[in-house]
Amino acid sequence: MFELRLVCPESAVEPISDALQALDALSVSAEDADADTQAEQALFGEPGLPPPAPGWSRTTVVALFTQEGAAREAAALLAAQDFFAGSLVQSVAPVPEQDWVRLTQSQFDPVAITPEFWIVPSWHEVPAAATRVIRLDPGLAFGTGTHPTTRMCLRWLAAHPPTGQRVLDYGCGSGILAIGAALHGARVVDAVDIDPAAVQATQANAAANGVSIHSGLPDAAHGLYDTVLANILATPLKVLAPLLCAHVAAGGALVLAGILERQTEELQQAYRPWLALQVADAQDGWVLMTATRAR
Ligand SMILES: C[S@@+](CC[C@H](N)C(=O)[O-])C[C@H]1O[C@@H](n2cnc3c(N)ncnc32)[C@H](O)[C@@H]1O
Repeated sequence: MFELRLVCPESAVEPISDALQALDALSVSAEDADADTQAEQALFGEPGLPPPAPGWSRTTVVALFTQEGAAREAAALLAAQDFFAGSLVQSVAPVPEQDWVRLTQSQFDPVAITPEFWIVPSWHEVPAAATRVIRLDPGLAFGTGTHPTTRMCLRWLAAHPPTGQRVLDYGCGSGILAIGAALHGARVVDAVDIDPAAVQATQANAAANGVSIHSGLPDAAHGLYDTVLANILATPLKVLAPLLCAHVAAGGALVLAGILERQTEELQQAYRPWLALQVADAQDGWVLMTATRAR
């Protein structure tokens, strides 16, 4: 594993991060370069990098690559871009495998959804209070339970256990919601995603949790479901409105996440021809919206 480290003005973080992802970085993270005195001292006087002007904060961007050549190529390509002006590549260096594993693991602690319902990475002991546990390790697919949108969906499932139900997880990522539904007694769980890697991750994670889930590409969703969960983003959720609503059985529930507070009304409007969405939960600027189909 190789780490490309650069420092840039805050305004360049987004285009640089987007470019690094397009250049196949495994991960991209950003931190305030001037929050750390050592970093400040190390950078001071470095050629090519002006000292920060008042009110102009610098950011350290760190990208991980599997190959050194890819990291160096990304550095060279970035340096040729207009948006890279005022930025500086600091280093391309190997990351010791041990440290990388520890670093990744240290970022994923057990997450409590309710006092009894937890998400616990495989390298952690299960907390004594946990009686219902999803074992999940960070992988390529989204959904480790650390994001508020995922947590709100799981909280909703714990409060409305789908015992004996047919459940659809639309946009399953790691399969975390599908597994949560199965652990809360769902009879049938279908989990679909446009990303084949997510479909595979869901299969593997379901097996690791000892639950049965049918995962596939979106056309694997068929018929009516008592609960339809979709944690995607507002724009695809609006496009998917007729399709998702068509899958909700009489008396069934639609549960949507990935919606920012300010997008509440546009979602209500998009779903109004079929179902009346209401805000059911909110966390860190995100909302959970739900609707029930009349019997
Ligand atoms: C934010 S992740 C949610 C993952 C997981 N369900 C959770 O709650 O943590 C959204 C997932 O939806 C998938 N997705 C995005 N657009 C989609 C679409 N039009 N149809 C199906 N899946 C989609 C993405 O590939 C991604 O895995």
